[in-house]
Amino acid sequence: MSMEVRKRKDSQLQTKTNKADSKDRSSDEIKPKFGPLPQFRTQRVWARGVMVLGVFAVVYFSSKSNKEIALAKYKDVHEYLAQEVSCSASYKDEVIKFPGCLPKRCGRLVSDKIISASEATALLDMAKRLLAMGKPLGGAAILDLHSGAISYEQGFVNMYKMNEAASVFRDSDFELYRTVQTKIQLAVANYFQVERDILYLTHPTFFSRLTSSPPLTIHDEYWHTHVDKETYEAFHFTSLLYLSDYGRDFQGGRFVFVDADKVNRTVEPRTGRVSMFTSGSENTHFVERVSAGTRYAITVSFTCDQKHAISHPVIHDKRNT
Ligand SMILES: O=C(O)CCC(=O)C(=O)O
Ligand SMILES: [Fe+2]
Repeated sequence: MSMEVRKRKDSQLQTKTNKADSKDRSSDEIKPKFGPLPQFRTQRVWARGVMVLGVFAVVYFSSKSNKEIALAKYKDVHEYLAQEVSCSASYKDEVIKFPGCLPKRCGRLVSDKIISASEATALLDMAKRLLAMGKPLGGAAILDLHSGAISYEQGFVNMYKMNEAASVFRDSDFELYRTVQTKIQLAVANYFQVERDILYLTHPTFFSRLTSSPPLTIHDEYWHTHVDKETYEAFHFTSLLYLSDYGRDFQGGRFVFVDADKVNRTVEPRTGRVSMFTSGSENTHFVERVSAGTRYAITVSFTCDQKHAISHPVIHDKRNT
């Protein structure tokens, strides 16, 4: 090869190598997709500040939400699960107006042994049969055997005035309802140590059926935290009889006591389970929204105020009203 040819080749090789080098260098440089990144000198300080704020936010919000404890789980069968809570001052001020009404204790009692399994099954059958006469728009339907009110479209109608009433009701429904209410009344008198004769059934005492359908009227919003004595003026003692099972027949729908010690204590409904409590602010509570299935229950309420007493419903009276 002549000197001239070698020089040309060398220079060609050099040019190629230079090209390759510049290509490599450009691929090493990271080009930000959206232009140059801002360079804060205080970037680290900012990052730390944001982290500290995040930790504060987590601590703040978790300290605001109550801790949760299961008072009565679905799977456990309780004969007598009691929890005493100090009576609120306003509750005491209210009940002392009625001789013999001040309970020995305030608080709650859950028992799976007051109502028999066959009574609960028969009541559930009755609840399903009678509530089928209603036409609720949202997820909550009620049926009050005392007044005859049943959820119907935007409000309520008197079911005793409905054409199908005579064929739907059975005499045994009223006997069963009375027997069960009397058993609950005795249990309330026993646990709270008040005379049975001064515990009157009061309004509203009703069957309820809850589903996950979206609320359409104010009556559908059963999940708000409340005090029964404030919602229903005449209440002194509240009791609930559950007719279906949490986690099997429905999801959600647990009963929750919101306590002053920042603990939410839950009662999981179970067929035949009775939960009773003093109706003052010592027993502030709510019912969780039902997320699936159907939840049946009966609310049986008592007052010591005779002027708010209601009598046991009797089928023959009701058909004539
Ligand atoms: O159904 C329940 O578990 C409770 C309902 C309730 O809180 C009420 O009727 O005041
Ligand atoms: Fe309530």
